[in-house]
Amino acid sequence: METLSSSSSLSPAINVDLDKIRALKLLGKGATGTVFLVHDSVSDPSASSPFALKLVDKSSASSLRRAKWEIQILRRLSDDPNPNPFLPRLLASFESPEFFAWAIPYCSGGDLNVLRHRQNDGVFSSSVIKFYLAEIICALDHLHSMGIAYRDLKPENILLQESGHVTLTDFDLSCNLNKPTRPEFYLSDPEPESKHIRKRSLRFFQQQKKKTKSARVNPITRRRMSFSGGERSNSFVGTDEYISPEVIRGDGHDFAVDWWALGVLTYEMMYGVTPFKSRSKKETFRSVMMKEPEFAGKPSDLTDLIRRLLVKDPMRRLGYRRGAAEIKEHAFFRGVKWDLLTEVLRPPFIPLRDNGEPTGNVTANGFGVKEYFEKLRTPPLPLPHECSENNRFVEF
Ligand SMILES: Nc1ncnc2c1ncn2[C@@H]1O[C@H](COP(=O)(O)OP(=O)(O)OP(=O)(O)O)[C@@H](O)[C@H]1O
Repeated sequence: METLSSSSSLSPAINVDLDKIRALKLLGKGATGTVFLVHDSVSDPSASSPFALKLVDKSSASSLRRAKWEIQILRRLSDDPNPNPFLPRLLASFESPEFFAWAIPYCSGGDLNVLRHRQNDGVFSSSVIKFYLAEIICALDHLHSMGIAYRDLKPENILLQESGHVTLTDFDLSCNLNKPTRPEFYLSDPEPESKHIRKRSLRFFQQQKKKTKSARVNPITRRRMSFSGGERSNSFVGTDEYISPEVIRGDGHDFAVDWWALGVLTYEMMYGVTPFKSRSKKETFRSVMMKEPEFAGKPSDLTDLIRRLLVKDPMRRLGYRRGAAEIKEHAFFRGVKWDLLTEVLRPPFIPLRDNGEPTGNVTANGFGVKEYFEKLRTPPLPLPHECSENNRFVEF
């Protein structure tokens, strides 16, 4: 087992030997990765806290490419001198002949999809929606300021930390884009404390101008996988119900795809269903392109926000011209103290304490991660009736 790197921010540094590591439980499985809860205090007495370990099988070329990309993004987030509290950091990354693996902080509260299903009627109240949206907008704003379009916003990818605050996860569909060159994107930021950020952005904009460079687990098939590019990307990525009209049209997309997905997410949090879901993928896409979202009940600031985010033309969509600043100014967010989100607002749901210690919902002695994958590869034992059939056959 080769340790690729181990972040110094974690003390003592995580040192994983995938041949020996034992997991306490399986946290989740996606299209590319399998995520385990690991707290190896038995074999490693210095292990200070549990962490999530994501493993990707190297035998699939596309999974491998996506894993390398995700590690790269996580590393950039970790190296950020001004990290965002709603984005994860890379604790360590490892490679074996079979796997790529990396450790990120454990989010004990599960994801927003599971939490929504636990609510009465399967929906969140307006104040709960406001809380989660505010944190998600800050996370997306931060990614966009780094030139990263997230492109996979959905409730399953919004995890809850032990504190009840959110963490976005799963960056394998994200891509690098040049920051917008339209000047208004960097102007009229009403927050006085962001003035220095605006200055930095303007400087960036001027530099850019000098260069005059032109500018659900069901990720759908890609026309062309592209992780980096210009101001727009042409790759066809995302989850059917969250995909934007411009991605379906294939005529290039930019950061506004994340604001579209934010509209779909908000609708789902409010009504318990996504606005364009139809019987088939084809019909869903047709609805995304043609249908206006339907709103039950009285119009409100919340429905107005959704309506403005779900504008089919990305150039007329809320957030296109001035990014997150434009969305933060919407009436729905009146009174939100954007710079004090982690301190002032009390999260609506605080997960029950789970230290990763072997309690009810974890396996007492853990299980070998390597054995887990070996078992998956082993064909299942024949069922008892199949055995007796075979025995009878032998007797003949
Ligand atoms: N840090 C974490 N803490 C707790 N659970 C996590 C963590 N990271 C991931 N998980 C769980 O593991 C699941 C799969 O992780 P992830 O979405 O990163 O895998 P993936 O293969 O990239 O998924 P996708 O198919 O959406 O691309 C998540 O939905 C979540 O339930």
